[in-house]
Amino acid sequence: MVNVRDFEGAAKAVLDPVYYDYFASGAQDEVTVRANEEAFRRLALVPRVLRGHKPPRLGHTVLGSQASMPIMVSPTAFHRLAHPEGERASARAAAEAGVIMIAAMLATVAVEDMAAEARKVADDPALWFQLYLQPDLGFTEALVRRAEAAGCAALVVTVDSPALGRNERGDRNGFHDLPPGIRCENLREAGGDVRSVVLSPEISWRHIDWLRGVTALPIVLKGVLHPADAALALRHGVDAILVSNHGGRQLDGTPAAVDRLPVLADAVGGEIPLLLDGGIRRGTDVVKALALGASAAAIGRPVLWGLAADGEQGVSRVLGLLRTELLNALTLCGCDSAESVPRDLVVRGAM
Ligand SMILES: Cc1cc2nc3c(=O)[nH]c(=O)nc-3n(C[C@H](O)[C@H](O)[C@H](O)COP(=O)(O)O)c2cc1C
Ligand SMILES: CCCCCCC(=O)C(=O)O
Repeated sequence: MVNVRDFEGAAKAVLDPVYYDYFASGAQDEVTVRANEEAFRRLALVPRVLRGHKPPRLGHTVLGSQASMPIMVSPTAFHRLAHPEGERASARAAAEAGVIMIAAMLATVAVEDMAAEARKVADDPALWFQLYLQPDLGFTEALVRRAEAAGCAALVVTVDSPALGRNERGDRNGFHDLPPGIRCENLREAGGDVRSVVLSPEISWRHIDWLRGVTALPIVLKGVLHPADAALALRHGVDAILVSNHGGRQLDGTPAAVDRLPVLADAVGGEIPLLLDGGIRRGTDVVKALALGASAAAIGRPVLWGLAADGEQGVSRVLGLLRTELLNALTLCGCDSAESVPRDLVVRGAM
């Protein structure tokens, strides 16, 4: 396996087809799933030459979290469907690689256990926590306290989910519940019962203000695509935006995430960092995202493919492959650092 796509093939070969479909699929016609990857192919890189620099530096810091490269792990639910160790293995692999991992609220391993696993392999792992704001604010606050106590360094609030996207592969497969023994451990209550997550259209900016008032952690909004929402995020004291269409799993027909970067970069005017996910499969994709204004790019499915193919080792291999590709791409582009990728490296419509 020499690239991320090979890992998808290996994962498909070993996964229960119902779970493969859950991971791979998107909403309805999956137009946006395809658009995310195709958009990167339509962006071309115009390298500079004779730059005379040392191998590019990949290290970077976002919201106070130090990372060995500007590739993050996006939150994805239900890792134990991919591998018995689930998020324990992914958390170790991410920490070992020195990358920021965003733990999903719907993880099948509790955030405390993910943090403990990460600390087995790194002194100061960079773990963030993803939150679906629940209408039960008491429960939401309790989750925030758990994430804080576990050492999470930022809260990533997913705002593209006022309802669940319509997943037709899931409907055809009759996949509506987790198998026995696998549960969303962050939703377990003191008595042992596990709550159901609520995705509510009533969540609003008022809830972001509320969250700002109950935690000192940086707040990242995940799933912003409209510049007016980016401007509102600034007004509401949000610390960063993760530009994302949820890997095409929520509203089908939204634009490719990377195509929204320029307009969102204009909207925030450098006041807060932009992160990006959706369709990143190559080191060159990361370079394109950085050139268009992202501080870092994040991956969702590639981690699941690595995990399914070979547990912790598989995730490590996926992260390692992307690191090698990123280093190679930056060198070939004539860049000496991942933090200084110029805008004019990317042109549109060349392919
Ligand atoms: C199987 C799966 C589960 C996901 N679960 C969540 C989740 O629980 N919370 C969330 O904010 N995003 C979730 N996402 C979206 C990812 O965080 C991310 O936005 C997306 O996967 C990026 O696209 P990529 O898979 O092409 O890298 C999920 C994505 C997948 C594929
Ligand atoms: C009501 C269950 C919601 C699962 C959503 C997980 C997710 O964000 C995704 O699959 O995408």
